[in-house]
Amino acid sequence: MLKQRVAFLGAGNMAEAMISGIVESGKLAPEQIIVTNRSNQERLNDMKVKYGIEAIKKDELNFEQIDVFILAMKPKDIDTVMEDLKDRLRPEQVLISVLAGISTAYMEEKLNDGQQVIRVMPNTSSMLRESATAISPGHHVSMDQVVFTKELMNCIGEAYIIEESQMDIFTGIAGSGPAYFYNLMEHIEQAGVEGGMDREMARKIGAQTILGAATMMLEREETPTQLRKNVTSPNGTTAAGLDALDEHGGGEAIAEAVKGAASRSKEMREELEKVFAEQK
Ligand SMILES: NC(=O)C1=CN([C@@H]2O[C@H](COP(=O)(O)OP(=O)(O)OC[C@H]3O[C@@H](n4cnc5c(N)ncnc54)[C@H](O)[C@@H]3O)[C@@H](O)[C@H]2O)C=CC1
Ligand SMILES: O=C(O)[C@@H]1CCC=N1
Repeated sequence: MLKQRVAFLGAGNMAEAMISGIVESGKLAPEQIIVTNRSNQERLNDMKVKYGIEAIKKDELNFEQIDVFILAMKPKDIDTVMEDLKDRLRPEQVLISVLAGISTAYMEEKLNDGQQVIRVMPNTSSMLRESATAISPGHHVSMDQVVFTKELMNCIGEAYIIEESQMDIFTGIAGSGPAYFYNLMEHIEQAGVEGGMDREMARKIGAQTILGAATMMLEREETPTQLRKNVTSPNGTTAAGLDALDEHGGGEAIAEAVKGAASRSKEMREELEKVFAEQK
C-alpha cells in the first residue's frame, strides 16, 4: 500500500480513468483519494458514488491534508491553477501534471523556487490499468518522489521514465494513441456491417483482433514486420488487404497521426511560453 494522500485537480475523463485504475489496483484506499472540480456538483456526486472517494469543489480542498496534487484540468487553465497553488504549496508537496504540452520548466517558473513538479503522460486505458504512461521529473524532485510516482503510475498500467524532450512524441504515440485505434475500429465495424455482419459482432471480432495482435507484439520476439509477413500468404487475402491499405495511405496516415499529435503538443507549449515571455 502507498501512504500518500492524493488530490486530483480536475474531474474529467482523464482523472476518472486514473482514479478507476488506482482504486482497482488496491494500492491506495479510496479514502486516500480526493477529486475536485470547479463547479459540476453532479459530476462530483457520480464519482463519489462510483469510486467511494472524496469529491469536492476545488475551493473546499484542505491543502494541509494533501501529499500529492495531480493536475488533471485542461492545459488552457494552467496559469489560473499555478497562481492559485503558488503560495499554498509546501516544498515537500508534489505536483504531478498530466497536461499535454506543458513543460515542468514552465510550471517551475510559475511556482515558488524548489517546488517539486513531475510531468506524466497517461492514456485513458488507465481505466482498465492498461495505460502506457511516461514520467519526466522536474529539476527539484527527490528520488523518493520519482519512486513513488513510478509506483503510482504502475497502478494504471506500464510506466516509463523518459527524457522530457521525448514527451511530445510519447504523447503522439501513447497519450493520443487510443483514439487512432478507436477510429480504426469505427471503420472496421462499418466495413463489417457493409459486408453483412451484425455491428456488435463486427466490433467484438475487430477488438479481439487488435488485442491479439497487440499481445503478439508484447509477448513474442518477432518484430512487427515479421509478424505481418507471417499473416501474409503470397497472392492471398492479406496481401490484397495490405495493397488496398497502402493505396489509401493507411500506414503513412498512422505515422502522420503520431507526428501531428506530437507537433501539436510542441506547439501548445510554444504558444504558452510565448505568452509567458511577453508578460515578463
Ligand atoms: N483525455 C485523454 O485521453 C488525456 C488527457 N490528458 C490531459 O488531461 C487533462 C484533462 O483532460 P480531460 O480529462 O480529457 O479533460 P476534461 O475536460 O474531461 O476535464 C477537465 C476537468 O478539469 C476541471 N477543472 C478546470 N479548472 C479546474 C481547476 N482550476 N481546479 C479543479 N478542476 C478544474 C473541469 O471542471 C473538468 O472536470 C488535459 O490537460 C489533457 O491534456 C493527458 C493524457 C490523455
Ligand atoms: O487530446 C489531447 O490533447 C489529450 C492529450 C493526450 C490525449 N488527449
